[in-house]
Amino acid sequence: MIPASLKALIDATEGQRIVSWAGREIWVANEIWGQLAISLQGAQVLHYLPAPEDARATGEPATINSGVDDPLVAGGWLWVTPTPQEAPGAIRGGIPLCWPWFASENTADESPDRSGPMHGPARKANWQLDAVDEHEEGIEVHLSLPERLHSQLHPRAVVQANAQRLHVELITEHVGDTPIKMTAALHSYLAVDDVFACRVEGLIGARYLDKLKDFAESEQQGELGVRSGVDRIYHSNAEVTLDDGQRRMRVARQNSDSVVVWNPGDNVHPDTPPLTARRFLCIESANTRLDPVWMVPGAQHMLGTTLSLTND
Ligand SMILES: O=P(O)(O)OC[C@H]1O[C@@H](O)[C@H](O)[C@@H](O)[C@@H]1O
Repeated sequence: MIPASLKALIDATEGQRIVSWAGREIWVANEIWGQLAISLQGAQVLHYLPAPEDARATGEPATINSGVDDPLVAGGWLWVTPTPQEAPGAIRGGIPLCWPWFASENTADESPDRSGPMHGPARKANWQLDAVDEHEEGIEVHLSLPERLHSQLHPRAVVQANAQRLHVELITEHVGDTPIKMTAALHSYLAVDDVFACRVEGLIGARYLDKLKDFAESEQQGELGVRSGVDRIYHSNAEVTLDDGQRRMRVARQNSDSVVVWNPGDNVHPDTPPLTARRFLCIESANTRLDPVWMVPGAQHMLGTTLSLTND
């Protein structure tokens, strides 16, 4: 579910190209296996639609009138706001990379007072496209940061897509000489029919911190039914399944013992038309205060997520 203006650019692409959208450079692919779009600002996947299109996306994509000039079109597994902030603000939607810290858990921040930006600086930075490896069934895209955002940690991203799944890796290398405590997240905005009819399966018995209750700790009883705004960090490495009544999406995570489930409910941000906020649920593969990563000199850490559909 992405803005009609972005979808039109992708649909008009044969093969791959870089387009300009919302003041950013977006790498897009429209191939036999499906569609993929990645903003070079943030190395942020904005769109993934495998071919053949899933049942909901057959025929003309449905249009959701969000009350703004640029409506959202259904089809695709990710949600992107139709009213993004101007660059260098971050684009809300797709899969932002939160690095080298999640939220304000900025233990890796090098400023004396650890006052760095929410979710770290990587999502606003301009990344570069290093390589695109094509094969018959799909594609693998490599991106890195030309500028240094941290004196000792260096990130790169790998995005793999084919007709069955989307896989994103955020790889951090420690190139310095002192240990650093890092957190991070792949902040996936998953497109849903109605967030308040969603069920997230796989978390029964997991402990979680409820950010809406001042980080109070609880245990998940039964499957999680989202019926209002939610902002929780679950301490779990389990694969979860998002059921929005229309499709079931499996969210697998690699090297992540924290899964963040977030939707703002009525507390929407200025860059999100209120009605459109009901069309996403964030399920984030993360390393948070519950499972920070101690990076030692020479170490490499890969945080990953894999999205696929399931009938189970
Ligand atoms: O508005 P931002 O900076 O993109 O953050 C969005 C949300 O991101 C989630 O990961 C956090 O758990 C929320 O607390 C936060 O509100």
